[in-house]
Amino acid sequence: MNLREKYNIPKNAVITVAGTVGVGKSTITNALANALQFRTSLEKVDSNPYLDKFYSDFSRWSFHLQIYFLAERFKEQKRIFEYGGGFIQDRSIYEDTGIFAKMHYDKGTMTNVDYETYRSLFEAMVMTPYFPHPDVLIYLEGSLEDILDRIKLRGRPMEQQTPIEYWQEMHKRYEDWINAFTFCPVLRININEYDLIADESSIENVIEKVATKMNRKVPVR
Ligand SMILES: Nc1ncnc2c1ncn2[C@@H]1O[C@H](COP(=O)(O)OP(=O)(O)O)[C@@H](O)[C@H]1O
Ligand SMILES: Nc1ncnc2c1ncn2[C@H]1C[C@H](O)[C@@H](COP(=O)(O)O)O1
Repeated sequence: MNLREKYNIPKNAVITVAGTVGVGKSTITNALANALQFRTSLEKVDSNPYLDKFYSDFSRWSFHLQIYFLAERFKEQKRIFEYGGGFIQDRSIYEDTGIFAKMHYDKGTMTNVDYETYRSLFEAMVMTPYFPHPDVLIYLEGSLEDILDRIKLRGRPMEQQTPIEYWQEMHKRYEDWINAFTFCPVLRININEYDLIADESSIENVIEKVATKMNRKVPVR
């Protein structure tokens, strides 16, 4: 019996992983997909034509980047729908607007007109009754220090040259954002509660929490 069957997770479930840059979304997405035999929907960083440019000049590229991410995530959403679920998704579409676009607008690196255009597109595409929300959103949280260490460890050049204040601001905004989030059930997990690098089997504990959040019957251990 695999872990999906053991914990009674439906074959068509969609589980989304949210959290700030470097917190460990991709790592847990791959581990969950592997353990549950689900497909992944990963953020593609290397093929993103705007990301590098954006980090060198936020004001010039923030609108282009948001439109690009919106299109990419919407295409992924369609792919998930076409397969009939059974996916772990690395980052939610809600973070694009709730964290990134808003932060750049508030900080003056996205103009008012661009922000309004982006938001109206986002709302027309996403905020409709036809847009399926995930069954559970796993929110990864950790201290700013631990997250900065992970960004450093991963070593993407564009993120290394970004001032710490950017990550600090994002960290704070994530906390406020998740406290107000209501689109689907949220499972909050602190990154100190599991360590997939030292112990791959710690994913079972995460799956048990997901099952409980989804009101599935969990086996007595
Ligand atoms: N549980 C963990 N313990 C230690 N390091 C981790 C853990 N999960 C992820 N990392 C490391 O942290 C860095 C960022 O992880 P990643 O999954 O790419 O984050 P994200 O997708 O949220 O940006 C990577 O170097 C990764 O190997
Ligand atoms: N919507 C976004 N706006 C700006 N930057 C974004 C957005 N979504 C992701 N990013 C950036 C942040 C990171 O540098 C990379 C990948 O994100 P990660 O959290 O490491 O998976 O893209």
